[in-house]
Amino acid sequence: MAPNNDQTALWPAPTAAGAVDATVHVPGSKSVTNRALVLAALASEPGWLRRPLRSRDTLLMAGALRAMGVGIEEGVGTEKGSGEFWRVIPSGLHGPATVDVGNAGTVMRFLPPVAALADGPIRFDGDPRSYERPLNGVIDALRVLGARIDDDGRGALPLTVHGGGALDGGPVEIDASSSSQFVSALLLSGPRFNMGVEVRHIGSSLPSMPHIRMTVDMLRAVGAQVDTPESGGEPNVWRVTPGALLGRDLTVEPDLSNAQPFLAAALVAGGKVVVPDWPARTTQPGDRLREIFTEMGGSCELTEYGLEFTGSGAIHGIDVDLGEVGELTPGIAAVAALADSPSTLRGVSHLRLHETDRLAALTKEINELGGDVTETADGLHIRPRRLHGGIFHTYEDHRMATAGAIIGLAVEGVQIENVATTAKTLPDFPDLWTGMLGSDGA
Ligand SMILES: O=C(O)C1=C[C@@H](OP(=O)(O)O)[C@@H](O)[C@H](O)C1
Ligand SMILES: C=C(OP(=O)(O)O)C(=O)O
Repeated sequence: MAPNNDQTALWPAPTAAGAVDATVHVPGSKSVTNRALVLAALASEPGWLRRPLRSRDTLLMAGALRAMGVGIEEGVGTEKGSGEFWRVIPSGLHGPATVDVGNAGTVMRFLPPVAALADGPIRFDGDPRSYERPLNGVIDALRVLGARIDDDGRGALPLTVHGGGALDGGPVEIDASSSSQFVSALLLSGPRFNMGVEVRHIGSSLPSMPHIRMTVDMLRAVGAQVDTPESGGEPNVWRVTPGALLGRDLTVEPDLSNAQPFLAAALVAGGKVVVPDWPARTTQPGDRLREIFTEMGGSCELTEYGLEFTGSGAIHGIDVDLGEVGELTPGIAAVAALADSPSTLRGVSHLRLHETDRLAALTKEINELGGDVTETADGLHIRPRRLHGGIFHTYEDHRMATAGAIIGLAVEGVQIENVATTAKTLPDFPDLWTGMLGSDGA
């Protein structure tokens, strides 16, 4: 599936005419949807996903699983508010097949272990950027666990996994300091390996721990037995016992990281944004926004209906380690550029290997609007300055586009290049954004 065609189109980011007052229904979580698809495909009985995210990353995941023989039927619930559902019908996994990963970290990392269980070769390819994103942790580990993989020796895409119908599994050491998705990938397919899997992270730091917790929670919810450091096991070791997985009926939570720009709008413009169905308990990293955006000047109330977030228009700088919640960095940087004091964002050197080098991209784009951002070894220093309009380039990175839109609320004349790149995880972004601001958007 090709990304959008016109990558140079400019979208005039609407400014906020006054305080916002909106309820924004945020579509489902990318991370939950793509884990749920993989687990349902590996189950021993059909399962349901309700309110799945329909975006480039999740459609690529569904397409890849279908190419390997999994049935995924789409429908719309008849009850009011029930929304879309996908019914996943597992089957034997078949090759030969070709998988387009686009630039989806979850697809490029979660599916090679699944492909190792198929009965033939599965070829993986993707966008040019996918060739640069690290995959060595998954490739090397799968080889140790018994898989045959042809790649060009760089530890990256493109590659072919020669599925042998089953995989030995067992213990493996990996360095997952460049992406937590290496750990999640091996755990998700682990119950289907003959000996299960024991993953030991031997690298320096491990980013995005909430996403690993999400993997563990979702595995347990479909009947897998998982031992973790938090459940009394060794530090940095996760163990999954072999066994059949159940087909479940799962309703996908709203994507809290994609709620970020809307909450940020209340911080920047003042006013109130309500996000219905914000879960009371969740492993999503976006839940940390309640604390981070409160420290930056807002206040929030979590009710049974959802999250009500209120801003006064005053924004304060923040000094924060975002290592656990790296995907929130672009949106926090955008808000920080509009604050009344400097910010230091730390613990996110691995963002240089995300959709784009996010530390370089944020520095360049905010500075080109008159800002004062410097890159550090593991993050950003942001000293707010009066910004002016200009083109905000997005590097085919959905979170760069939403970061630019946040700045555009307060700065006249910001034009977002290729806002359609938000389709990676939030295809409705421009409409949701102008809807939040009122029908004419300004
Ligand atoms: O497992 C997941 O769903 C994700 C894990 C994180 O990846 P990294 O650990 O590579 O940052 C996160 O940034 C990404 O958006 C989604
Ligand atoms: C890093 C991200 O995505 P991916 O799943 O492609 O790694 C992200 O969505 O911020």
